Amino acid sequence: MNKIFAKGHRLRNRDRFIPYWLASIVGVPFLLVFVGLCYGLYFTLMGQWVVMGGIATVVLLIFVFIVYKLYVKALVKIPFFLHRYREFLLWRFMFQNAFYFTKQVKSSNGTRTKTKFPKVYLKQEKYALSVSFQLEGIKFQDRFLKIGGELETMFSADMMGNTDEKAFITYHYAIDSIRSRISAKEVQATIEQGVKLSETDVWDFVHDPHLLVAGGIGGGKTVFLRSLLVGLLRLGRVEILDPKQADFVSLEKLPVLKGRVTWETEEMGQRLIDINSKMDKRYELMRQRSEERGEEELGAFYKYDCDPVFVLIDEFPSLVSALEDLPMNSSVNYMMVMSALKQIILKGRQAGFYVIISTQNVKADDLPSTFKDNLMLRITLGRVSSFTYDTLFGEENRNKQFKYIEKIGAERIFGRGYYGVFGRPAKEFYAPLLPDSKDFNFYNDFKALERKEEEEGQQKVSVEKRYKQSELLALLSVPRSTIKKIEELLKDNQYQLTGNGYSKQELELFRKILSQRDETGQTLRDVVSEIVSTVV
Ligand SMILES: Nc1ncnc2c1ncn2[C@@H]1O[C@H](COP(=O)(O)OP(=O)(O)OP(=O)(O)O)[C@@H](O)[C@H]1O
Repeated sequence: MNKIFAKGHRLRNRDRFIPYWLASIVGVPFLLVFVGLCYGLYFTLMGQWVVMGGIATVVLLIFVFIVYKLYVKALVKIPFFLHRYREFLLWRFMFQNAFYFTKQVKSSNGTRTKTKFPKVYLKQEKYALSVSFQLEGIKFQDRFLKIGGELETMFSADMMGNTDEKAFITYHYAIDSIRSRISAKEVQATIEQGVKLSETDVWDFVHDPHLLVAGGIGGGKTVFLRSLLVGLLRLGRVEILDPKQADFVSLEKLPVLKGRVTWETEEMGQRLIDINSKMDKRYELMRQRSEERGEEELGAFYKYDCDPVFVLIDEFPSLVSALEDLPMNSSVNYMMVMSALKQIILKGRQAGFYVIISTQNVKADDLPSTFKDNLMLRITLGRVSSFTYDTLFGEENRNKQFKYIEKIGAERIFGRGYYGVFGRPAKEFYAPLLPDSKDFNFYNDFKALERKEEEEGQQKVSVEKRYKQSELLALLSVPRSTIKKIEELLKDNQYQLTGNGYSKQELELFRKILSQRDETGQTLRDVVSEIVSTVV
């Protein structure tokens, strides 16, 4: 059953009637009321045909107007109507582009032309739709291989790629981003899943480290960055650099951010240098913990009980120009600071150090290319220049139509833009919605949060060293068969080894057994049974 519906609705020529029957669904109740009304009028105004005709015409016009308005609203608001209407749009597109075959068929009144469409399927889900086109050498095959962009415009959707299956090509689209919008209160961050930015968009910072946000004036950058903090402050440590001394300075008073918001140029520079050294220290700590566990390879920060650290730099170009203007005798200089930031960006992923850079429009020399190539998630908000779109979303999205939408109906839209991971298709994005100020305010939300301390201040988790079998063999200088024999004897004597390597205590037990055997000349069986009876 699932297989039959896997590709979705199959396009048929009868889809041309969809608007008519959708309109009928809305219109029939009104029609019934109208008929009832005429019936009533007929009996009450018997013979006064002009009055009756006048009333009926006015009522009819009002009903037609109401039906039209309800129909248009239903197409936007009711998923059933919207889905059917998209099926009609696809039919119209195929029809107008003459993507159909015709056949003469015999009928009772001679011959008639029958229209038949190739196999085309439309599958609609809550936030995604896909359209599959038959290939198999049919005459439209070449067009179908390039049709994705046209459908993107037609469905007001964002093409997210295509898949080739046997005999079909399927285009995938993201739709209805506005419906996936969440409230700023709902932004959550976890290491496993990332930061939830909407029902469909999650910043998986562990795999796509660092974030670049570009926004036009009043586009909603500050609200977005503060919404991010709702999740980030609960998960890890956050350091904020606010060179414009604008939107984040006041947060310094909060316990969770005390001493972690800087705005003086030298202090900001020094902070980045310090963060870079803290990252190096963390690598040392991780290596030490990794060695204690006998791991062959160093894992990611979260395996060693470390919290992520997020470094938020608001209005990055302001920081750069302030650093460039520092006098010669300053304690830091542009080169030192940029090199520290570069290190954090390049090496931060494994250690759990992530940079969030915000800027207005990106200009040619705003961002060094090392930064651009390594800030994996990019988001724009509000009105930005085409150069900004090009820089952020790159070659992959060169043909995409980026739009600025100021209003939907009479409602002004805030926090709308685009979202894309480097090298992948960008899509429309709605930043978390700022809740009503009576309900929620960032300052109060952050006020109650627990402060995450640095690992130097945390109690080190002691990890017991475990020995691999090869290490055990080398330390005891015995063959594998001897160890195996001892293990069997221990088992016979109900002594349980912990497994997954050997603990220090187990190493000592093996050592004791072997030395007693060598000293007394007893068999292993006797030694093991004697020692186990004293240990247990
Ligand atoms: N996500 C949102 N939800 C609801 N309203 C928003 C949202 N984002 C922005 N706004 C509205 O737009 C106003 C301006 O937003 P914001 O201060 O975030 O813009 P900005 O991009 O930081 O501007 P600037 O660059 O000038 O500082 C906010 O005060 C708020 O009223």
